[in-house]
Amino acid sequence: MTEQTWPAPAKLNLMLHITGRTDDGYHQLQTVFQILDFGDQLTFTPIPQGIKLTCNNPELETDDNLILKAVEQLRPYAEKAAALNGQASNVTGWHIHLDKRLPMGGGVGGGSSDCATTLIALNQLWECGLTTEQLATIGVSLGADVPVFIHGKTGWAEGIGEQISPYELPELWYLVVHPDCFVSTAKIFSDKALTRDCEISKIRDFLAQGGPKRGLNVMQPVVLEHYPKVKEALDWLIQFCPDARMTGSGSCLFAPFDNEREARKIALRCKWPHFVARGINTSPLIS
Ligand SMILES: C[C@@](CO)(OP(=O)(O)O)[C@H](O)COP(=O)(O)OP(=O)(O)OC[C@H]1O[C@@H](n2ccc(N)nc2=O)[C@H](O)[C@@H]1O
Ligand SMILES: Nc1ncnc2c1ncn2[C@@H]1O[C@H](COP(=O)(O)OP(=O)(O)O)[C@@H](O)[C@H]1O
Repeated sequence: MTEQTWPAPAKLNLMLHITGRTDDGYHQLQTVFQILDFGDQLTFTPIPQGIKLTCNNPELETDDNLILKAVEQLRPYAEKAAALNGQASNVTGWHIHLDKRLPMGGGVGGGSSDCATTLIALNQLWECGLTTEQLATIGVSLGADVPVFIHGKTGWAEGIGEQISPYELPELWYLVVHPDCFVSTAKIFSDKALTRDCEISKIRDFLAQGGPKRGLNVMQPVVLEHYPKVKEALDWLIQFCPDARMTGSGSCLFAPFDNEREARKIALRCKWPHFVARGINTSPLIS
């Protein structure tokens, strides 16, 4: 086996409503996930045994990295597959290098996407034979956002974000701005001021209200209240695109454009870290 590089794309939440809570305190969401053609990259290189994780950001070389959590979840299936193939429990070792390109704590799902890519890649490399549904079930135990990256489709999501109905949206261009601050997802979900009683809606309501160009994110007012840096960046972006808004629990903001040229023109004037990406209906991970 030789070295292989796998993509871990970003996502945006084009809208995000909270309709209630589950018994274990998680929030029931209705959201539109938009997969982007930009993200992290994971390179898998065979080594005699074990797993070694390196990253261009050494802070991420820890046992808490979702990549290593994904490895641990898959290992029992790999050992079983190796035993069935007559290799005792001697599974191939892999050096995984994470090329971190996505902002962290930005609401673009980088950690979840790295986790999903690891599950899909090692399921193949270790010949575990798990189905997409089985991988998504393992994924949701590691993070509510992991399943959308396993399924790899833009679409409507409910439940805690794990029940996904693919839906083909116009593949617009997005300027994504990172106001250089980390927002804790758990902190925003636990804020008293968060609206948790949105009316149940359908994707047709989202489409009727302007589709990818418009959408309400109920987490946005809470984040703007606590993080002035996010508000400052949103105020700037709104001058060029009145429908600019926040993704997930922030801190990233995005503005949709019909073409790349428009998005890049505004990007040239942006003083915060940012990237321009195209919305795509199918993740490069599964296509
Ligand atoms: C808000 C969203 C929108 O896509 O994205 P991000 O801003 O994180 O990218 C997600 O729901 C985040 O998913 P993810 O980041 O995987 O969350 P988890 O690790 O499972 O949970 C982090 C924290 O958020 C809370 N949480 C998460 C999802 C959910 N539906 N309800 C919750 O209450 C959990 O209680 C936990 O304290
Ligand atoms: N592979 C990873 N990439 C990024 N963050 C990770 C990863 N594994 C674990 N984390 C942890 O997850 C948190 C943020 O996750 P991230 O996916 O960047 O945020 P968000 O879900 O807001 O986009 C950070 O606290 C970070 O330490």
